[in-house]
Amino acid sequence: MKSLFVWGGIFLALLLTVSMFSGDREAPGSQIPYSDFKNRVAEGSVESVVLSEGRITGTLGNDQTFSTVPPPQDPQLIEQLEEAGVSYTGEQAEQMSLFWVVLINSLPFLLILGIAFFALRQVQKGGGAGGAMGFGKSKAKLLTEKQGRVTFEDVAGIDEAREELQEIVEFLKDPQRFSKLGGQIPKGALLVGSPGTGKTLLARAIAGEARVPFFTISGSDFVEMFVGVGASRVRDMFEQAKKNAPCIVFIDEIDAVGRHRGNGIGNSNDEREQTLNQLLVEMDGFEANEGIIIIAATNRPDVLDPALLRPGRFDRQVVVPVPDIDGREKILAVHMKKVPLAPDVNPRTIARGTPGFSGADLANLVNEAALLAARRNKRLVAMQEFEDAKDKVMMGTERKSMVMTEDEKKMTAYHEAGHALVSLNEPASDPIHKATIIPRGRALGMVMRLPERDNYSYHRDKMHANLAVAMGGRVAEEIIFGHDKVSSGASGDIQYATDLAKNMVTKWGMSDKLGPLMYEQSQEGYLGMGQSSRTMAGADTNKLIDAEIKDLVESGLKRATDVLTEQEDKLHLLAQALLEYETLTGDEITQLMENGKIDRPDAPSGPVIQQPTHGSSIPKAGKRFGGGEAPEGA
Ligand SMILES: Nc1ncnc2c1ncn2[C@@H]1O[C@H](COP(=O)(O)OP(=O)(O)OP(=O)(O)O)[C@@H](O)[C@H]1O
Ligand SMILES: [Zn+2]
Repeated sequence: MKSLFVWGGIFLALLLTVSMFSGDREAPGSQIPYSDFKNRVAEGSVESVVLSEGRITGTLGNDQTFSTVPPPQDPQLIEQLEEAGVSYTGEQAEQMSLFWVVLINSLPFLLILGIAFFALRQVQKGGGAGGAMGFGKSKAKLLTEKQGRVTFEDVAGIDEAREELQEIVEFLKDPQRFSKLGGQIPKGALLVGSPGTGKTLLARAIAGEARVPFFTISGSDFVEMFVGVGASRVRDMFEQAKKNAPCIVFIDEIDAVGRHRGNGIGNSNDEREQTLNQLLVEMDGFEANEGIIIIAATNRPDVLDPALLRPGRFDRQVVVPVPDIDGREKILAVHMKKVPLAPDVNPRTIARGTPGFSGADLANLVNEAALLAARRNKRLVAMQEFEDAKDKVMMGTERKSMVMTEDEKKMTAYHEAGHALVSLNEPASDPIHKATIIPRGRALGMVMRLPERDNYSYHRDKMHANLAVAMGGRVAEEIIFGHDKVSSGASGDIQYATDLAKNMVTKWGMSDKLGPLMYEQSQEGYLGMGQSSRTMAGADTNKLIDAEIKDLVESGLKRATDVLTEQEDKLHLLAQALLEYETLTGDEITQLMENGKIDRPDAPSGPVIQQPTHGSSIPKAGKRFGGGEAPEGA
């Protein structure tokens, strides 16, 4: 149970952090309306196009790309393109020959025939264990050292889990000796953790350390439509394991077979229950000193049948956590060994900027960075590549080619500047890592704040700061462009602020009027999944809760408004710098606020930014990580 709390806490922290990361400003695709396209052709801003079935893509004079959907017929198009001097290439669908038409139309039929034939053969071979490739044969894959030996060296940042499993390694190295000494030998261990945290890796490392064979199978491999097949696969798997003992059998996603029995509807469960029963029987059936260790992995221990967790089965549970900042640094180090690094690469900084990343995410990050370096014809992977790869992994690919109008860009710049400036003025806020108006994923821009360390709980002052920062974007839009011009781009900010305020009132006891009571209960809330619903609140209380939530968000709005009206000159300064540079680091923002300009070696001239007329002091301590983005375009 304790682990549930830990996971819940971690999840919550991630939620808070990650939700601030994700930009809210929604972007129009690079898709433009057909009429717009025609206008651009007429005004000569289109350079070249490719015409294909139902779609036209092309580039504009400034290298931006776009696509548009033409109407079924536009007889004037070619003429117009020629007139405007637009180069065009076409892909005309060829007339299909009759042979292909017939073949394609009969494909489904042939497919069904094939499947029926295959199934028949399998049934003839008998569903039980035995016959080569029979349905009942376990699909377990055997990995030996030929596939590469994994050791504890390859597993970083999860030392506690490693230590807990060390004993299993000792046992596998010499089962007899171990049992003579009277050691309590586990039969199975359950690794519990989110996807990508290294559960498979850890299990393989145990096998690698002990130099024993490693069988791997996924829980879903046992699940078949035909009753009895799963059970016979389980039998077969244990037979194989016994022949190869000492060895490790790794069952990934055990929840696919191990779900609580008898809470489903429909008979599709019969098969699963049989499979699970067989697994239980087999686990009871071998002696602990036979040298077989079953390691299973899941991220939903709460749904497992309690029978699986009883002594003599998976009685040992090992939590494999999402790595913290130090863990991330070590995992990065493991994977960075495989690529040539430039001297400027600082794993600590990367670790700081990747809260919530799993081991798999980090491995992916290093890989992406190496790919980027290769694409840029560099011999070494530098910090720049890691930064770009991080942004890519975190937020989807940068879309520089997206067509954003000047107005949208300006709106975005002020929106982001609003978030950033409020963040600077809230002492409890994390430091700004960077602010950008380059669109990525679905966000038009964003302000990222970096916690100095991983946060697993937040204080009230930080929550109030976050509410104000979230409102900063919308407030800035309103101050600069007026009440009627504010955009829908703040919807992500509003959602974030509302959720935060709601949790403060209904879960975290942070409303003085409502007191420290739990008004909201999560159902099946493991890892924060599942819904929550209000409990124990009568109609009056409900009204009060809603009013408190509104008050909290509005107090954030007021704090943001106060800061931004008072420091409007700084808002202009920051927004102009964003328009000029598109991305500013936290240091550059501080510099800008203090000196009114930015020193950038690669900038041709200093930015054309006027000195602020008066300077209000910006607290240097606590800043942080911020929210959102700007207005929705198009
Ligand atoms: N602690 C770690 N140290 C080093 N590398 C790691 C770590 N965790 C994950 N990785 C990297 O991520 C990859 C995927 O991890 P792995 O498959 O073990 O995760 P998992 O927890 O089994 O995920 P899933 O639940 O999705 O199966 C590994 O092959 C490894 O490259
Ligand atoms: Zn925003």
